[in-house]
Amino acid sequence: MPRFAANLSFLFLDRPFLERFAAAAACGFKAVEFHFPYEFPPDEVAAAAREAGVAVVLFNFPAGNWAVGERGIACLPERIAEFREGVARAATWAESLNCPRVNCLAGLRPEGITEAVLRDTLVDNLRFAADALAGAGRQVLLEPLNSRDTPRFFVDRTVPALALLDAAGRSNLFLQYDIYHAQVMEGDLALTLMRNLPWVGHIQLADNPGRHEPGTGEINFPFLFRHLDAIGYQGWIGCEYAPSGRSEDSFGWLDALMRT
Ligand SMILES: O=C(O)[C@@H](O)C(=O)CO
Ligand SMILES: [Mg+2]
Repeated sequence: MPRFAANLSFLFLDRPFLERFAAAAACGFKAVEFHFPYEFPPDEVAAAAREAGVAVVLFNFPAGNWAVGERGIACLPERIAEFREGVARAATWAESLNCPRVNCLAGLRPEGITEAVLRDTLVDNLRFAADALAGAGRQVLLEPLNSRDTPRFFVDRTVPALALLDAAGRSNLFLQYDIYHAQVMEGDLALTLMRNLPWVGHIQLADNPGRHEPGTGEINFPFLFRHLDAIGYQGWIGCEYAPSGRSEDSFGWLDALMRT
């Protein structure tokens, strides 16, 4: 049976961020993940998780100005210093939260910079981040995002992401496999997961179309969960979906899974 974490950047949005930890615990979650904790002091975020009795299993490195459409800066040569300052910030929060992994978002492909420069910048930044977090035993993840929802995103498929991770050459670098993005871009979910399991550091889920909870779209999640057990996936699965109604009412798929 996979282990599921509530994504607090998608779920329980009807309450302030620091109250979402308790909301997730009240729905039975033992772990949470989120995009960016940086607007809150690390000790306040840690206290919210501790008081709710949930582990923090993932968050993202700072990813530029999200409000204006930036989706990561790791491939941008003119933002290397900013990315690396962000790695240090993330390391501080990861220490306070005892979080074992941090996700890197590559960024949007700008005009006028060659693929080779973007690629080399990202590989160097991945290597830097991995080295920065290795001492604490933490993983750095690279997540492909689908380029239908995020046009020009630099890493939108599994195979190129794995090539970048391999080029960076660090044992604490892993793939963040988001089932929703993978379904949009390439499908073939079960075989891709089986063939690349050693690279998979974290999984996230949402159904397609709509990015809602399992059971609202085309993906056969009961089969996928059995498949993940069969191939020996031991990590977490982040519930990173926009609930079709209230968050609390969106876990019927999980209740059904627990009854099998
Ligand atoms: O899939 C996503 O959108 C998230 O995992 C993320 O971190 C970027 O928004
Ligand atoms: Mg994701």
